[in-house]
Amino acid sequence: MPIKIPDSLPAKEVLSGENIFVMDESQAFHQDIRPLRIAILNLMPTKETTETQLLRLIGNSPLQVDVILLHPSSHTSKNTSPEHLKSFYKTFDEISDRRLDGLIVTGAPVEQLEFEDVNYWEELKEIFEWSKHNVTSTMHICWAAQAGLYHHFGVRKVSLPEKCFGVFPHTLSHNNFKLLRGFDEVFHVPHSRHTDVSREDIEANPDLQILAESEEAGVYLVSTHDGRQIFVTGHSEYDPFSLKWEYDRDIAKGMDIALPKHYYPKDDPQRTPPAVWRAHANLLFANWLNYYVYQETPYDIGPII
Ligand SMILES: CC(=O)SCCNC(=O)CCNC(=O)[C@H](O)C(C)(C)COP(=O)(O)OP(=O)(O)OC[C@H]1O[C@@H](n2cnc3c(N)ncnc32)[C@H](O)[C@@H]1OP(=O)(O)O
Ligand SMILES: N[C@@H](CCO)C(=O)O
Repeated sequence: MPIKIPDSLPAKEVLSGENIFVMDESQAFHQDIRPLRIAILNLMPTKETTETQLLRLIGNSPLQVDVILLHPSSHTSKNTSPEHLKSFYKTFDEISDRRLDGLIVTGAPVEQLEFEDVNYWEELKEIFEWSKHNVTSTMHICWAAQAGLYHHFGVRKVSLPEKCFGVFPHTLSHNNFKLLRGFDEVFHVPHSRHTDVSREDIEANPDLQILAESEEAGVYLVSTHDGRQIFVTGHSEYDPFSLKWEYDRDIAKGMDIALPKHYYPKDDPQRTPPAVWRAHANLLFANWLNYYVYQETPYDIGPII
């Protein structure tokens, strides 16, 4: 939340120069408060796990948030029961006449397919188009970041010689962007994907800017200049044991998979991996909710869902 201080207090200039959010009294006086309306389009097969991970991060905020869970109607889920979807989820056609303050589109284990071979691709394209005019800010995670960058900006998805798998150090590529407020100069994020986004295509596009990256894992955070579309190529929302679970699963399947990098102490899979990305994950979501959703969204966004 912003700090409200008198315009003439010397600290105001110092803090503003440090990219700290300071609100003047007249702006604060005019702020109306209502619950935010955030939808999560959950494309993960492990829907219940992902719900919990994202809600944990969205919930760590002083703002009241009404959460709407969405699943693609054009895909029949193998791993999530119809009862769960019926009880807790809506589909896009049920909400498309409403507006949202924020939308999160999750990852999906389909990055080795062509976008056009993903069976909900047409529906996702429709949602992406709709989000441009009906959502204040959309955060795209992992495969959704690849899909969103491709759909909106023609950025190519590229195959990696080996899976990008582990917890990698990242640094900031931008000094003065609100999404990065309070970030450490080096922070860690899990990645787990077989493909990457083309840095060349992003750099060639004047509408996009790279905000953070990793020497080993590549581009991590990308945004449009107004922050209405944010692309996150890693999984800051992952639990401490998500990578272990994926690794054990693949070993059990007999796959030739390398250990997740920088994860197990001394690379020993018998030892407990420490979660070193929680603070970053909480700050990323808090900054997104505050600066790109709450501070930007209009007070009146129409009838409740
Ligand atoms: C790059 C990223 O975004 S990473 C994020 C994705 N990571 C994860 O989902 C990790 C957890 N997932 C898993 O471990 C596995 O997908 C499992 C264990 C749940 C299932 O694996 P398998 O049994 O080998 O594959 P299965 O045939 O069930 O398909 C898995 C999923 O792939 C997706 N999928 C596969 N083919 C298609 C397709 N043509 N179109 C759309 N989705 C597809 C679906 O989401 C499907 O699960 P769902 O129907 O429950 O949504
Ligand atoms: N995170 C995924 C890889 C991307 O599909 C997994 O290992 O299940």
